Amino acid sequence: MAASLQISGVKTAPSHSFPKQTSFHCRSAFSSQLNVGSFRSTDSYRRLRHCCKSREFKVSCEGGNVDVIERNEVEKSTLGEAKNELTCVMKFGGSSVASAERMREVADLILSFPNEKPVVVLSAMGKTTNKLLLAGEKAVSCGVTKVDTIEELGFIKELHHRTVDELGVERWIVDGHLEELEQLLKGIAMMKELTLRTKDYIVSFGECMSTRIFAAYLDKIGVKARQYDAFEIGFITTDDFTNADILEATYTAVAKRLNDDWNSNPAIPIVTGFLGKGWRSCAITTLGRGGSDLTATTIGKALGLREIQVWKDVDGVLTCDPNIYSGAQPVPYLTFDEAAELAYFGAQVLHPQSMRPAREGDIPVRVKNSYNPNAPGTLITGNRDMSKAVLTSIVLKRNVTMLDIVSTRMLGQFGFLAKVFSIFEDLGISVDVVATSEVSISLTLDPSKLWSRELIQQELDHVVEELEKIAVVNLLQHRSIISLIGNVQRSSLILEKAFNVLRTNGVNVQMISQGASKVNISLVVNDNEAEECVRALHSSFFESELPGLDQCGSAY
Ligand SMILES: Nc1ncnc2c1ncn2[C@@H]1O[C@H](COP(=O)(O)OP(=O)(O)O)[C@@H](O)[C@H]1O
Ligand SMILES: N[C@@H](CC(=O)OP(=O)(O)O)C(=O)O
Repeated sequence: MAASLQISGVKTAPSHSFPKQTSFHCRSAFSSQLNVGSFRSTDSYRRLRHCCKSREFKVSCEGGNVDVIERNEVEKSTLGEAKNELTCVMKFGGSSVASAERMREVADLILSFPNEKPVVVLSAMGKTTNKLLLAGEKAVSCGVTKVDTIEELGFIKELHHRTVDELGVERWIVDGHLEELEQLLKGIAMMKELTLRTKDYIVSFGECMSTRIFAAYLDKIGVKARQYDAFEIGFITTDDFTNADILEATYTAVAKRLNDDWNSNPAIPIVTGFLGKGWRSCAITTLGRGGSDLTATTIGKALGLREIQVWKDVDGVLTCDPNIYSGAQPVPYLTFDEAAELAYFGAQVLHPQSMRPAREGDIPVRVKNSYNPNAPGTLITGNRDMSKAVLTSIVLKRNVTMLDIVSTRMLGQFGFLAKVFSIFEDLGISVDVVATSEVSISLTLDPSKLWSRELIQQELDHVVEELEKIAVVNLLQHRSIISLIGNVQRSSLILEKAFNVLRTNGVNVQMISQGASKVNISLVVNDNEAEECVRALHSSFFESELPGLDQCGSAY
């Protein structure tokens, strides 16, 4: 039976583009509502096509009109063509590929989705990145002749050899990299220095080896796979070693390379997470710790894929860090804004920048557990029903430095805030949380963002010295930011409950900021009280049976 479908919100559109922020609600003749969401600009057309494709509809945009046709109406040839496109990204973190057994399970997991044509993104095996960094640090002082005795080097060699042996693939797949790694460590030992650029080069061996092993294993079991080093296929970044940003040119370059290869000779792409190539230096860069999530979302946006899956060792994004409280519960739905805020304010589960490409491409991100694939996980999208949402998750960021800055001038002086922020801009320091009055300002400094390095005492002293030219400054260290991620429209309820808990626990909040964020209220407390506060808040918000406190809401 022919289906007539309507798209509300679209009248006519110029070929392959839609009005800004158009909402599409596709409805079939049988009235089964298909809620595709809202899309922007030219990318949107691809997204709409993908959403409909997965639900057995075809979309075309000819002569300014948008047509949605039920798939059984579509000629077979078009269907075949569409079915062959890459469909989603599946990213597996270090914990998911920590051993040969885990790699086998991950391969089975990928193959358990026969309808997917995934781009696979992998991190380094287990704790390899940490071991590589430690090996580099030890090489600085151990002397060239002692490099082969560095414990971490031995560990890395043994882990990768054991893995290839157990998977039954050839050792030469990793031997070249292991030899080069040892040479590099000898170079570091000779120079007695480890630059940020060299650190990025060292850690790149982890992802370069895990992807080669996995691709070889897939080939061995009869699944065509092709390994890619991200820095060779168009991941162009700034030259901020250890914390590089992805540049715009990446999207077209990566899409062209992966699509061209796929179209000419289909094989599952296995791409190194975390790595890029500096646009000036042409050297290997890294995207900051946990950066493989960002690699995955960048590929998702570049190819306009239907979904980005990030497979972890937890049942999704949880109501708080399970290392602080083991009773943390999975959060079923999040918006990109909530997830970004959560990651920025310290939840290790997602890379802080990783939501940006997904949001820009409007591509859903699913956080899943590779150890428990049947668990529903967390679905992150542009919108969700917030009408019942109160609190979604509690996040802790430790070891934060706070500054209380009081103007030495009188009330009514303009330009005070501008001067304060220009000092931070000049020193390249990023500010997290801010609360202001006309003559005073309290703020926290991001501990990891001073030209990509840790904020060190000497630099803090310099900030204070500069600020003291215009203000009285009080430097407060060993503070923590507790971020309450949720529906800030219900801030009175959240704050009432939170302060009740904190008062009962005798905790004094030193700063509070709701800021411009619509999803986050931040509280600053002493480091040594912070974990207990999180546990108490968790118990009050997520474990008490108050009516009307549906913390999670439902999907849009
Ligand atoms: N709110 C949170 N939700 C889920 N996991 C969290 C949260 N906060 C911290 N974590 C930690 O993040 C870990 C998963 O992130 P990560 O180690 O980067 O995964 P992967 O290496 O598999 O990509 C979990 O094992 C958990 O300990
Ligand atoms: N291996 C890198 C990149 C990464 O994203 O790892 P993971 O996915 O295991 O967090 C790191 O440890 O930072």
